[in-house]
Formats: sequence, C-alpha cells, structure tokens
Amino acid sequence: MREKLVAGNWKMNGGLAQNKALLEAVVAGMAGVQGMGCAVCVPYPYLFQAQSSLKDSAIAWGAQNLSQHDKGAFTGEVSAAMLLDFGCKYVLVGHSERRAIYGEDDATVALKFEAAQKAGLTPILCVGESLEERESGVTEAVVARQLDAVTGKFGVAALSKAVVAYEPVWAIGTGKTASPEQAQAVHAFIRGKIATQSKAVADGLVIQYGGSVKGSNAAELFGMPDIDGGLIGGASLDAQEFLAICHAAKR
Ligand SMILES: O=C(CO)COP(=O)(O)O
Repeated sequence: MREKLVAGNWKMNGGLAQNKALLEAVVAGMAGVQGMGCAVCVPYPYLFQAQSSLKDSAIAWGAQNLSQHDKGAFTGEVSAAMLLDFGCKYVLVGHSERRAIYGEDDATVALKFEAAQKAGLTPILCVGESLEERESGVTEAVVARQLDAVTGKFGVAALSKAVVAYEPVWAIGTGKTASPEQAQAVHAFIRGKIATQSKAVADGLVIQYGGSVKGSNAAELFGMPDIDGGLIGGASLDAQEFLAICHAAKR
C-alpha cells in the first residue's frame, strides 16, 4: 500500500525567524502522526536550519532544485552531494517555474533527476500542462513527454525510487485547483502509462497533486484512488493550513 506524502515547497519565501516559528509549529502539529510522510523543500540557505529543527522529528526536508553536475566551475549552482551534506531526503526536479522561468528543458530535467538519484536523494519529478496545452487537448501528450524524458533515458525502474508530482501549471498559485476528478484523470493516466512498462513500479509510485491545495480541499483530492498526497506551495507557509493538509493525508 502506498503511503501518502505531503511536501511543502516554500519557493523563494522565508527568513530565519519566520522559518523557526513555522518549523516549530509543524513539528508540534505532526507529533505522533503516523501513516503518511511529510516533508518541506526549503531555499538552500535554510537547509541547515531545516536540518537542525527537523532532525529529531519524522518530518523530512529537501531542496527545490539541484545542479546536474557533480562539481566544478558552475557559479551559483548546488550539487546533490551538497544537499546530502545537509541531510536532504528529497529534491524537486523540473518544477514548472524552473521549466518556464529558467528554461529547463526535458533533457536537463532528466540529467538533474539522474544526479539526484545517483547521490541517493529521492527526486520529486514535477510534470504538468499549461492552460493553453490543456485547452488544446494535449495534456496527456505533454505529461507523457515529460515522463518519457526520464524513463526513456534511465528505464522505468528509475521511478521506483522517485516521486512524481502532477502540477497543472494553470492551478499553481492561482487559487484555481483542478477538480478531484480532473486531477484523478491525469494521475490515472500517469499510473496507467507506467504500468504498461512495469505494473510493480506503477503500483508503488507515489503521485502527488500540486496546485492551490488548501486545508479545505485536500481531503477531497487525497480521497481519489491515484492521488497520493500533495506538493504544496503557498499553503505550506502557513503552519495551520499545512498541518490541515497533512492531517487530511492520514490513513
Ligand atoms: O507549485 C506548487 C508546489 O510546487 C503549487 O503552488 P501553490 O500551492 O501555491 O499553488
């Protein structure tokens, strides 16, 4: 049985004092909670703070991006090994903001996925269509292309140690959540597609939904058969909202 995973993506938000309060409240609110996974993906400068605050809790932490390279003359970049130095378990790869704003293409995302996995991190591979793509009926083709970029290069087994996050771009930060049925349809498509290559990998794959998840809509989304938790942006900055979402993922 898959365990649901709720991960916060703080994006470029936070500060030492604000993070301290948020992390303490999340640790307190998650004490004793079992049957689901919880993580926060914080900006690089706060990894040490996340590690110090969370190391004695069941909450994991991670980063929002990494370099595809191991080391060297790549000014401003951060390697997988550096993330491991700070105890990261997860790293986001291919978030739509990285794809759209920083021009990360499928090939680069695949290399980042590989760099994460080779180092022992669990990549959270983000996929999802834009509004224009949805309206022109190519949602499945877009998501398939984004998945194929990884499985075509590294084989379907690469997904046995990864998480996939389906984040329709039109639902990110817009307050416009995909309906549970809309999200479920794409999640089922993803799982079905992986199942044609390996049923075991498909059955075990955690597929998160992301895009305007809140305390008030989480339970409905997480109640769908192929939605295994969420990747949470804005609401992960508010302890009470984030905790409500985490609690909605409990078995
Ligand atoms: O991009 C997201 C998580 O990675 C979703 O962001 P919001 O929850 O703010 O819509």
